Amino acid sequence: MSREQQAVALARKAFETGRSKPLEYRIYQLKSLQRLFIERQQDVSDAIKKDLNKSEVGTQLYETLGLEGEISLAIRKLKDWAAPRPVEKNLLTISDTVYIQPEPLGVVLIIGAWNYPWAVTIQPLIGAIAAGNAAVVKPSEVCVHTAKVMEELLPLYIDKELYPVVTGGVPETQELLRQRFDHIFYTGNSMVGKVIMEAAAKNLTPVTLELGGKSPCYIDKDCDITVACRRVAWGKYTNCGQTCIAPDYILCEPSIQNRVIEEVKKAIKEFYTDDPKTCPDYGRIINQRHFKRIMAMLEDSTIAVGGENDESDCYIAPTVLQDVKPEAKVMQEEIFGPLLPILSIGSLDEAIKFVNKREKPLALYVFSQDNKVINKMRDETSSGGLLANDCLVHYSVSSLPFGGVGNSGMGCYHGKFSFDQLSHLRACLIKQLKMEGVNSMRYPPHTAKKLGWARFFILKTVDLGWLGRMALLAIMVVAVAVVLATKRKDLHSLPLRYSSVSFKQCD
Ligand SMILES: NC(=O)c1ccc[n+]([C@@H]2O[C@H](COP(=O)([O-])OP(=O)(O)OC[C@H]3O[C@@H](n4cnc5c(N)ncnc54)[C@H](O)[C@@H]3O)[C@@H](O)[C@H]2O)c1
Ligand SMILES: CC(C)=CCC/C(C)=C/CC/C(C)=C/C=O
Repeated sequence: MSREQQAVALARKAFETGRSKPLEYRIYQLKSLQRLFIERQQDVSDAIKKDLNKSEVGTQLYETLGLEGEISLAIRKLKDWAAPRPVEKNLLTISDTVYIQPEPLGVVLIIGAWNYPWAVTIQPLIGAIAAGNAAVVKPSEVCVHTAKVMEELLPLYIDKELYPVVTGGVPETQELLRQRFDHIFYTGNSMVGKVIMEAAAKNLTPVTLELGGKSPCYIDKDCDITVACRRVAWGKYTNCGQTCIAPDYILCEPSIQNRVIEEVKKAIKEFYTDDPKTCPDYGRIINQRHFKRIMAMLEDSTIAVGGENDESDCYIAPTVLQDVKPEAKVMQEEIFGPLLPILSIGSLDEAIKFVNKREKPLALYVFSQDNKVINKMRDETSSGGLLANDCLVHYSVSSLPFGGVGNSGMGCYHGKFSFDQLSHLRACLIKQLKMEGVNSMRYPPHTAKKLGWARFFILKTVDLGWLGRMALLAIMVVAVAVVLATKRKDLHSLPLRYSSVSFKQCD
């Protein structure tokens, strides 16, 4: 048995004991995970510093703070999330108990990416634990130090059989993918996303794919360009551009291009000093392969700001590219580095066309003072998320679903969405063995009259007040009487249980 097979088998066996299901146990595990981020913050930060040159404060701000928030939320809300969810009923089921019961899926495989190695690996794990699953955690091998620390620390805090960590690269991940899971949660690039989905299809395993792509940023000429550019510069150069939702490129009218360049330049200086290379808040490209990939994108574009680089240190300065053509190298794939191309666009309509001609992005940014511009961009495009007048921060709102659409991914998570994504929402209808007369309308022999009653009972969903419900009760009694009369059943034993459910008009 391979190490990967063993981990999956162990997780499955632990899941089958049922111990991941009681809410107390889930909360206990979440609290232990919470402790990891309090007690071992230094180990977490030190490893990320070595992997990505992230500062200690940066690691807390962009990775662990969000995780702490998500854990606290899950602990606070778990009872509500896991409770049966009563649903609206039609007349036919008015006396039944109808609800959704979330239940664990089983064993989840979580495959993390390297750019925010804790955030994108542990956040799905929080959802998996909260939803009562077992989970095999596969951190990205690209963050060598972080993967090691995760492998060491997680078993010290949470149930190591239910939530084993498997480290390794492509062969190890592929071996994992040959195992059977009940859900696969993958974060990474779209090409590998397809590999994951293909492997999952063999067992009809559902997948969540948190992918990337080019997230456009439209800057309207009628907006506060200074503020817009500060926010865009923050969104772009945080983690050296290696953020899934970083604004990939700017679309703006030619008349404001020079101001945009000047304001981004000012923001770079303000955030990272005159020498970003020595600034503790400016990161590094993850490795030389990515360094070369990003540098190659510069070949056919004009540098307006930055461009300095040092391969031995994986350093690329915050860079702005001007008058970039749609055919330029930098526009052919997600940049995932600190290059900010500016493309001239004639109008908002043209910007919308530009966005719509390409794959659906993970995030779409629009900067404008005018709500009409924002609403038009929202209504005439599609993307995982839409953010007006800021960058990245939608990621930190637990009540918003985070995820892509089309090429940028499928499924979503954060907060309750993580819980739901990793639960089966089981449809439950609990009927009594009474009131058999009402069912006559659906039993053969079928007649037009019975169909008429069925239409009424199934389609009539009106929002009734108290009086309406009384009237409805009366109608039901009459209906039952009529149906029973044709089927000569005894009416006296009918206990019409009354439910206070509300109805919506649907016909
Ligand atoms: N939507 C999101 O939340 C989100 C978050 C972070 C990153 N991303 C996207 O991820 C991409 C960057 O990550 P990456 O893909 O370079 O990360 P990566 O290289 O760390 O790969 C991600 C995971 O896939 C595994 N993997 C790689 N190649 C594989 C293969 N051939 N078969 C099976 N498994 C394989 C790796 O072991 C790793 O665990 C960017 O496109 C970025 O936008 C998306
Ligand atoms: C600190 C605030 C307000 C927001 C955090 C924004 C941020 C940089 C999120 C990172 C998101 C993430 C894990 C992206 C994946 O690539």
